[in-house]
Order: sequence, then structure tokens, then C-alpha cells
Amino acid sequence: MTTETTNRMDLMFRKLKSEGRAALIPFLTVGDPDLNTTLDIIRELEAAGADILELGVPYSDPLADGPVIQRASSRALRGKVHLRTCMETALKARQAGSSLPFILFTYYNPVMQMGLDTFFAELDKHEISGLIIPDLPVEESEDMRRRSSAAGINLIPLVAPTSSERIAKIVSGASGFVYCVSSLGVTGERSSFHTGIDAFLESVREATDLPIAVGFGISTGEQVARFARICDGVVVGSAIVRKVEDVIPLLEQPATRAEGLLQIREFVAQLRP
Ligand SMILES: O=P(O)(O)OC[C@@H](O)[C@@H](O)c1c[nH]c2ccccc12
Repeated sequence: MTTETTNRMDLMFRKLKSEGRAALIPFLTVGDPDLNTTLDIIRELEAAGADILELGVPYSDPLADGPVIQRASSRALRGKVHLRTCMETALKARQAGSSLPFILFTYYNPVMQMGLDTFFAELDKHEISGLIIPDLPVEESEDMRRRSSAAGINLIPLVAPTSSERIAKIVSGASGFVYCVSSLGVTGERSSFHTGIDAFLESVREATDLPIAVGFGISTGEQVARFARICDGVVVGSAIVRKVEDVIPLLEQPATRAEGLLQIREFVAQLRP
């Protein structure tokens, strides 16, 4: 008997599975280059065929991020964007008509600053279905998992090719989907992936009944299609964040803003599996 869920992200994966399709999961840094533009970009990503959205909270010390997302975080932080404004942006996008499931991507420090009780009380109110915290300390993960579950939020675990014997432990009790990191190192477009990536993804598939998604380095339609054949979701971050960065001069001028947004939409549309 399947447990009834109202979680928007879980429902999306079920829908995609019935359609035999993998989810296209863009990541973007909220507030890059500003909050209003983020709302416009969310609309463009949805029109381009995104299925789930990873909303990145800018952070001053993004240890797991490469230069593209580091620059995006710096631009957003200059605009004083922080965790609460990112949550508010998700709610505004929903109120503006987006039906996409939102994953809040944040490092652990901003969550601690807000306080766990407040943080979890705010998530559902702000239409957040999933949570990724890449630097969540292991000793905190049980408490965070309990709180997430009580709030009806999916705390999405990350597994890396080096996780091998820990995969079963990492995914046990998880919900939403399992985020398989395709390569070691930091985020950023790549032309090749960790050797044995297929065997790694297969080992994760065997360790969980949850959907599995892959991310890190994926930047072309061909790479998305390759992974969409073996995963339930494909995450693209840096390539999209770079596209946003490239068109900022267009976005900043009223006369060329529509052209800038169109270029983002077209870039993401050609990624779709
Ligand atoms: O940027 P890439 O190489 O496409 O990878 C996805 C990534 O952007 C997104 O999922 C993410 C952004 N920052 C992270 C830090 C750790 C894990 C994942 C992430």
C-alpha cells in the first residue's frame, strides 16, 4: 500500500515515472542578479520544461561550489539576499502561478542562524517540498531527518562515488530522492565524469526504492539524455547559472530584458531529456 503523499515533489516523480520520463532539475542561485529577476527566471525555467527546481541560498563560504556558483552567490549576497528572502521568493513564485516543486538548497550555517524550530516551521508555509544541505554534519542528520519528516519535507541525501559502503546507511530513512554526485570535487561543467559512474548509479539504484537523480558537471542536452536513461532526475546547475551570468547585461536594460530571459529559456529547453 503506497503511503498517501501531498508532497508536490513526490507527486511529480510519480507523474514522470508514469510518463517514462526523467525530471529536469535546474539549480539557480536566488537573488542572482536580483530577486525580481529570479522570479522571472523561474517562470522561464518552467516554460522551458523544468520539472523540479533547486533554489540555492547564497552563502559566503560555498565550499562545495566551483567559481560559477561562487560568483552567483557573491552577486546575490551583494543584494543582501539571505535564507528568509529565498523562502519568500519560493512563496512569491507559487503565488505568481508556478506549479513546480521547490527544493531549498542551503549550507547548514544559515539554517543554524535562523534556528531549527523557526526554519522547519517556515518551510511548508513557503511551499518548499525538499531540502538539500550538502554540509549537514552527520551527528545532526538524525535530528534533521526527524524534523523534516514531521514537517512533511523531503531531506534529500547526497551520495558520492566514494560513498560505496556507506550508501545503504545514507539512503536508509531518506525521502524524496537520492542525489547522486557524478564526480568528486566541486560543482562546475565537466566534459567527463567519474570512471565507473554507471556502476555507481546502479549501486545506488539497488540500495533504495526512492527515485535517484544525478548532478555535478552536467551541462549539455547530450549529457542530460545519457543520464536520463538510467536516472529518474538530472540536475543542471552551473551551466544555467553561467547562462544567467552571461545575459546579465541584457537583463539589466529594459529594452533587452526580454531577450535575456528568452536566451535562458532557450538554453534550458535544449537540455530537456
Ligand atoms: O553546478 P553543477 O555542476 O551542474 O552541479 C549541480 C549543482 O549546481 C547543484 O545541485 C548544487 C549547487 N551547489 C551544490 C553543492 C553541493 C551539491 C550540489 C550543489
